[in-house]
Amino acid sequence: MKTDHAPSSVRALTVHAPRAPLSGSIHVPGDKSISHRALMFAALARGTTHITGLLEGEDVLRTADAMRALGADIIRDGVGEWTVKGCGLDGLREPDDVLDMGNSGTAARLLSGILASHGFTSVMTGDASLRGRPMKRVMDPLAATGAVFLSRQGGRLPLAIQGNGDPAPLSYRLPVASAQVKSAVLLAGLNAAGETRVEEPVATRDHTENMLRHFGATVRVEPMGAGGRVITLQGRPELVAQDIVVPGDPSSAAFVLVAGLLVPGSKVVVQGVGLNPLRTGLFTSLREMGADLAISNERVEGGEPVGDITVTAGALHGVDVPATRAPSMIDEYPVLAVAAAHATGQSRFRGLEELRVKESDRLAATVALLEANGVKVDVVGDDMIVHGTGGAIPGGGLVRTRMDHRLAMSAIVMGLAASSPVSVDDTAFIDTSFPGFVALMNSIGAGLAA
Ligand SMILES: O=C(O)C1=C[C@@H](OP(=O)(O)O)[C@@H](O)[C@H](O)C1
Ligand SMILES: C=C(OP(=O)(O)O)C(=O)O
Repeated sequence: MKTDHAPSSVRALTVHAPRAPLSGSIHVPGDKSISHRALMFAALARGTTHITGLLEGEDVLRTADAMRALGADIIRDGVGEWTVKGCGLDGLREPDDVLDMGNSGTAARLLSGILASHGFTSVMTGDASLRGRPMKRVMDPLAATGAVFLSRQGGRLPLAIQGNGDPAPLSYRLPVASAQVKSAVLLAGLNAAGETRVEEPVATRDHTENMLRHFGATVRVEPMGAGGRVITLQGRPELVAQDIVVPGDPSSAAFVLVAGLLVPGSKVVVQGVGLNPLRTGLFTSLREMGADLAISNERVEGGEPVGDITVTAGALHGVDVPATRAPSMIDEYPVLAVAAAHATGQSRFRGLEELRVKESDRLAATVALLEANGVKVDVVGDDMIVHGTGGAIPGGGLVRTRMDHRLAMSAIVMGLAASSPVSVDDTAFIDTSFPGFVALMNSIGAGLAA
């Protein structure tokens, strides 16, 4: 399945510190995790779902294409406004071509749970980044439902899946803290007779559980140990179409907020940001560094807590981020490292092993981003130690973004706060999660070359 949702040409950028503070009040695009799930659950439900605020990034457009190929009728009505006519739980059909999930781990891993639990055969692939990422973490539990997987060596895409339309319900303890693996198991459990049970030793983002309930499934969540959870899903529910309002993505807001903290004199408001407590570890960490982040207008929209965040620039100091916080800020470490580089004193981020299997090896890539720009950084085991420059990041480096949107945006934020310009080899992959990022930053005064 060839689509046009892929960065087609390289977009290099050189970032200079702006002459004036950043200021303004903006919205960031819709939450990526919730947008993928909205399309998938709407396609599995009976009836018509209207989605408002859907992220129209390339990753989510891949999910839309895949659900269409499986039989759902998905229409874009306007900016962020989408209508999905679902097929019902047993109504998906065999896709007649390879499903290309582009750059998106979430799309590939969640979809594998759906494909494994339907009685047809499908093949999934992705771009060079996604083809390098581990799929065994979903293949292993899903194989126990009776599905058969054939992958490249090491459990890499392309992946052929012979699904089982009468899957066995799983009882599975997550060996890695991954909301994607949890969600794949729960999605397969939808078609299984009986109860599917997932134990997670550390709680991960719970958008799947929330949305399952929203569509009418019975889901029980109980605490387990120190910070863990047990999730139980009753199989074969009647999923009924529901309207969905997608909040602004806190992982996207992160870049705007850190830029606002680091560019002297700045004051920026980001409106309508999702504040699900399993996503807000970055805000906790920034506050521990002394950041002035004020939350106002807190409300619940579409079942998720939302608020407006006002950031005021100011000096930061080093922080020690515990490993237990990692799942609630897993995608935010590259930009937190930029904040730590600007801070006074040393920061330590603990337990970052999962960063090695993202769109790039983000541990190595973040180290390279800092070192190329004159910041000292050490890796000790799975911990990263950043030696802060006290507001004087030298800059002047060339950053290789390795098909990784978060690195590209982190490099841009670093350039806005560095003494010499920062060059970024390719910003095109930003479109996977944050289309319009450069224009939005320019609307608050970043002065990036368009
Ligand atoms: O479930 C999700 O929507 C996501 C879970 C996280 O991945 P892992 O489950 O691999 O930690 C995160 O990094 C990704 O951006 C989105
Ligand atoms: C890791 C990420 O996404 P995914 O796993 O969906 O590719 C991310 O957006 O930072």
